Amino acid sequence: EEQEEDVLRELRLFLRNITERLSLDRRFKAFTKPVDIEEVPDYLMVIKKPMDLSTLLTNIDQHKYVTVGEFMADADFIWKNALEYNPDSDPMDRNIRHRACALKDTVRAIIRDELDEDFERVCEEIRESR
Ligand SMILES: CC(=O)c1csc(NC(=O)C2C[NH2+]C2)n1
Repeated sequence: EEQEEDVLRELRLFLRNITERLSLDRRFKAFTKPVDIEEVPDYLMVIKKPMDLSTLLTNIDQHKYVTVGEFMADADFIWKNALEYNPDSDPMDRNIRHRACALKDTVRAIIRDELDEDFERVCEEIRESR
């Protein structure tokens, strides 16, 4: 009903705000757009579910997420994929793994600091009712 749509509208505003703040952080530049398969042809052989910050924004606008937990599951693919695709000890790999870990910690810190648990519980009730 209307109250539920008000909750989901507020969820989308919260998720867009987080995603836009991450996209502005220079540490996360490598995560802002899908990996260019022409530049990195073997990427899709290694990574089964590519994800990036611009795709998160598109998903938000397409009403894909009804809870913060669903959003976090997709956001986690961004850093998990980077750790998987960049396992070596060479400086490039280590640098992107460092940024991937910073992304993971930053998402969790924002949500711990800014998400009201009661709001997420209301979102989960809406999800279960659908
Ligand atoms: C987004 C992401 O994880 C990514 C983009 S390029 C890259 N890795 C490299 O270009 C090479 C350094 N060792 C492979 N990883």
